[in-house]
Amino acid sequence: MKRFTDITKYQVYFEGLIQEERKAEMDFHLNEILLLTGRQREQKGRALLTLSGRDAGTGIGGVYLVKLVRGSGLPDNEISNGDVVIVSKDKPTGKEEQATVVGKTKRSITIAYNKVPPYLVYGKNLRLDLFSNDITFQRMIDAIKQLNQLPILQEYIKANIAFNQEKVIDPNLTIDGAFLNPKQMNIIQKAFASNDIFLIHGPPGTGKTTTLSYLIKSFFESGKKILVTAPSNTAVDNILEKLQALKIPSTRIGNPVRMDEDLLNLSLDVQLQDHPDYQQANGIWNKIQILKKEQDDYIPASGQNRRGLSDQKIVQLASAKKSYRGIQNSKIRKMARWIKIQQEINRNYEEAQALQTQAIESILEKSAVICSTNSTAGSELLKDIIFDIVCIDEATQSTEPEALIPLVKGRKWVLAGDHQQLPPTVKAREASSLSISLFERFQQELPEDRIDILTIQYRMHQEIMRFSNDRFYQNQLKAHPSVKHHTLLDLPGFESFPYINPKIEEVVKATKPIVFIPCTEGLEEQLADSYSFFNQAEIQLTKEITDALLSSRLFPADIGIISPYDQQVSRLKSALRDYHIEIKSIDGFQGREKEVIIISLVRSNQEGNIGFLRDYRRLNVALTRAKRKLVIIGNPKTLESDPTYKALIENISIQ
Ligand SMILES: Nc1ncnc2c1ncn2[C@@H]1O[C@H](COP(=O)(O)OP(=O)(O)OP(=O)(O)O)[C@@H](O)[C@H]1O
Repeated sequence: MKRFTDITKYQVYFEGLIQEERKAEMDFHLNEILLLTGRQREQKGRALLTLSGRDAGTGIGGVYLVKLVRGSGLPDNEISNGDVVIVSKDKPTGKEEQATVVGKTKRSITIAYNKVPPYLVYGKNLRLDLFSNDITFQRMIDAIKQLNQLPILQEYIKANIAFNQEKVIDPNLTIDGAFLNPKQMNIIQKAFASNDIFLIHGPPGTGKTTTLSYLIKSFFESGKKILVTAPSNTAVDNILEKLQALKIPSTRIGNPVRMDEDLLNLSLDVQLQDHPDYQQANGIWNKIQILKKEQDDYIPASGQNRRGLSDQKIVQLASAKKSYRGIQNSKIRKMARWIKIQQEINRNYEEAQALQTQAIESILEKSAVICSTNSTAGSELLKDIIFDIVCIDEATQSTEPEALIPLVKGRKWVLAGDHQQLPPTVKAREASSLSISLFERFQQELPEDRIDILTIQYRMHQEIMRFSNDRFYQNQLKAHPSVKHHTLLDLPGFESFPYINPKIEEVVKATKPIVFIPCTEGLEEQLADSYSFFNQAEIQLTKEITDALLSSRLFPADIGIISPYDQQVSRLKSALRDYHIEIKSIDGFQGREKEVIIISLVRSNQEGNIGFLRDYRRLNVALTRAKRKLVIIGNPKTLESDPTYKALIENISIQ
C-alpha cells in the first residue's frame, strides 16, 4: 500500500489512477461492442437502438444539443446524465465523436456535443452506445479535490494519528439492543463515542450490517443527520431493509428501476408523488404540453424564419400589422403568437422547476437518514447537504476514491467491511492499486481503538465455517450455539429420500454439512467470442443434486447455486429454467445466504490452470454463503494444482 505525507501528492496519484481506469472502461465497452450484437448490448442496458435524432438547440457553454427519441419508449438502461456516449448508424467503431448525456426521459435521451455534431445524428434508425460511465469518475475527482476542506480526513489518510484521543463511552447512550450480542453492543458504543472514524470489521454472517443498522438507530435517536451508502444497489437495499425493520425513517435516492420493489415506497421518487409542491408542478407540466400543442398552429420563430429579427421586433411588427424584408405580415403575426406562447411556456417551465426543486429539498431536509450508492452520494441532489455522520457498508468493495464520494459529505465516519471478502473491481492493470480499499488503508494505519472485529457468526454450521475461519480469520470466528450444529434435518418437512443415484443420495444426506463432489469427466469450454468458461458435466451434476434436494422437500427458495463464471451461470439458469432457484455469480452473492449452496467451480483442464479462482477472497465469499449445507463441485485434478484448493479438498474429505 502506497503511503502519503503530502495530500497534494495523494490527489495527483489517485487522479492518475482514475484516468487509467476511465481509459480501461472505454476499452471494455469497445470490446463488448465488437463481441456482442446491438440487441445483446441493448439487453445489457448499454446501448439504445432504433432512435431518431433531432436538433435541440444549444446548451450552457455553447454545446450542441441533440435529442434522440424512440416513440415507443426506451428500454431500461444504465446510461445516466454525465455519461460519455457515441452515436452510429450501424456498429460503432469507437472513432465516433463523443457526446455527453445531459437529459433523459422515458422516450428520449438528450446529448451534448462540444463540436458541431456529425450529420448522421439527425437521421433515423440510430444506435447510441454507452462509452464510459463517466459520472462516477467525475464524482471521484471532485471528492478528491474536496479533501482540501477536510483536514481531519487528510490527517487520517496520511496516517498522522496525532488526533488520537481517549474516547469516553457515553453513559447515557441507550441502545435498543436486546437482540445484539455484547460485542456488537460494545462496537456500537465505541463507534458512537468516536469523534471521527470507526471501522467495523465484520467477517461473514457476524452481523456487520445488523450492527451498523442499530448504530444508525442510535445516531438517529440522538438527532443526527446520517448518510448511509454502499458500493452496489443490492447492498444499499440490504441495509435499508434493516433500517426499515427498525422503523428508522429513511429516504433512498437513485434510479427506482434499480431498487428492490419492496423498498420503493422509501425512494425519493415515490415520496415526491405525495408532495403538494410536486403535484402542483405536475399540473404545470401538463399545462406546458397543452401550450406546446397550441404552438403547433403557428410558425416557429426559428433562425431561418425570423431572418435576424429579434423577438421584440417581431411582436412590434405584428401589432403594427407591417411586413418586413419580404416576410409577409400574416407570417410575422403567426411568429409573434408563437413567441408569446413560448414566453408563457418558459415562465411555466421555471415555475414548475422551482416547485420541483422545493419539493425535493423539503423531503431531503426532513429525512434524518438518506441512503444511496457511493456514486449517487455525489449527485447534485445532495450538493448542499453536510451530514453529521456518513456510514459505508461493504466498504472493502469500494475503491479509495469511490469511498471518498460519500465521506467528504460528512464530519464523522463509520466504515463496515471485511477485507477478506471481494475487493473493488478494477479494470485497468495500471490502476491495480485501486483494488486496495480505504477501509484497508485505515485498518492498517489507524490506532486500535478505531477498529473492532465481530467474531460470532449466525449463519454457518461450524464445519462449513471451519476452512475460512482457519485460512482467513486466524480462527477468531465462533459459531453461535443456535447455528453451530444446525442441519437440514431441523428444517420443517425435510426428509432425505432414497434417490435413484446412490452417490447423489449420499450427497443430500443431511449428516454432512459440507461435501466436495469430484467431476472429472467434464471439460471446461469457452466460446470464441467470450472470455468466460462453462462445464456441461458440472451443469448436469448440479441439476441432479438440485432434483434430489427438492425431492427431499426442500423449498426452491432455500437453495442457491453459484459459480465464478458468467457463462456457467447463464447456462445453469437455462438448464434449471423452471426451478425458481436463485442462480448467481459469486460476486453477485456477496452479502447473501441460503440454507443450501451448490458451487460449480467449472475449471477442468490438464494444465492445472484455475484462472481467477486463485483470488481466495472470491473463494472465501463462495464458502461462507451456506447455512446448513455446502456442496462444492469441481475437478480435483485441476484444482489441486493450487495449494489452497488442495487443502480445502483434503479438509472436506477428513470431516
Ligand atoms: N445478535 C444477533 N443475534 C441473532 N442473529 C443475529 C445477530 N446479529 C446478526 N444476526 C443475524 O445474522 C445474519 C447475518 O447478519 P448480517 O447480514 O448483518 O451479517 P453480515 O456480517 O453483514 O453478513 P455478510 O457476511 O453477508 O456480509 C442475519 O440473519 C442476522 O439477522
